[in-house]
Amino acid sequence: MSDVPKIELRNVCKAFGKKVILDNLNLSIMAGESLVVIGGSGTGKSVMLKCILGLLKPESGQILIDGEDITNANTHKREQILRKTGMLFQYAALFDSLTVWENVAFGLIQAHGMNRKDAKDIAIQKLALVGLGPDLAEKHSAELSIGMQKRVGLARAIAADPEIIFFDEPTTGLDPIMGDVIDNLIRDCTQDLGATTLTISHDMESAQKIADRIALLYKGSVVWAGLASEIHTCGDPYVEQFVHGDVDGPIKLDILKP
Ligand SMILES: Nc1ncnc2c1ncn2[C@@H]1O[C@H](COP(=O)(O)OP(=O)(O)OP(=O)(O)O)[C@@H](O)[C@H]1O
Repeated sequence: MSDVPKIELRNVCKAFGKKVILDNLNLSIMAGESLVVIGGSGTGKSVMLKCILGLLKPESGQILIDGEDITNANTHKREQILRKTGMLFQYAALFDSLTVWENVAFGLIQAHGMNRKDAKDIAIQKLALVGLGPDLAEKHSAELSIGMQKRVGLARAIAADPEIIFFDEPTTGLDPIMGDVIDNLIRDCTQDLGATTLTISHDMESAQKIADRIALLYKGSVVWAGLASEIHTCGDPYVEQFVHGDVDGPIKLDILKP
């Protein structure tokens, strides 16, 4: 197995004006690994993901995919990289005007240039993997429950058999049972593909189900990273505070006292 990380962030810094959001962030994810980045609101999780996706540009540091520095990649290079990736957005982000299968097949047709018939066949296979039958394929996404929309979003994320999948808060807005169903689907689908996954989440239970490793982000840096199985025994004060949701501890909330 290659020892080059699939995704690597080296000393990534990102600020908006004087406000530093990512502060020398270092993170590595090996091929086939599932890493979940947890952390409180405003700690920079989404900004980190946007930097990796090329939607934001870091002031300094490097972002590497398969050992290749993509920090300053041009549009053509970025499109090439994005073709290797899939993404499940926080609220599934389906197109209301398209049918379920067209949503799943969107990237296959638009980014991979596949014809509609082949793309539809693949979309129906991927829908089956997330437990949705072909009868649903012709419905519009607005007709589906939130849990079903998440499944469709997952089918879309895996449609092109990506090497890397990003999950943004995959269980937010779901009840605990549907959250569990989605966590299991994420684990099974990504393991079957052998994909490398990066998930951002607040949800500790979900993180433990889908992660091989967990990294805790605080003020734009990783303050702890380790195996998901170690999270309750590591004794790290940041982790303990986050896991137990304590107000007291090294993590300070940025709220003004009345
Ligand atoms: N485009 C932007 N311009 C200015 N500030 C921004 C911008 N995007 C994010 N921020 C700020 O960066 C900080 C980190 O935001 P980010 O969305 O990464 O947090 P997060 O960890 O994902 O939080 P949450 O879990 O609540 O989504 C916040 O203070 C946010 O206001």
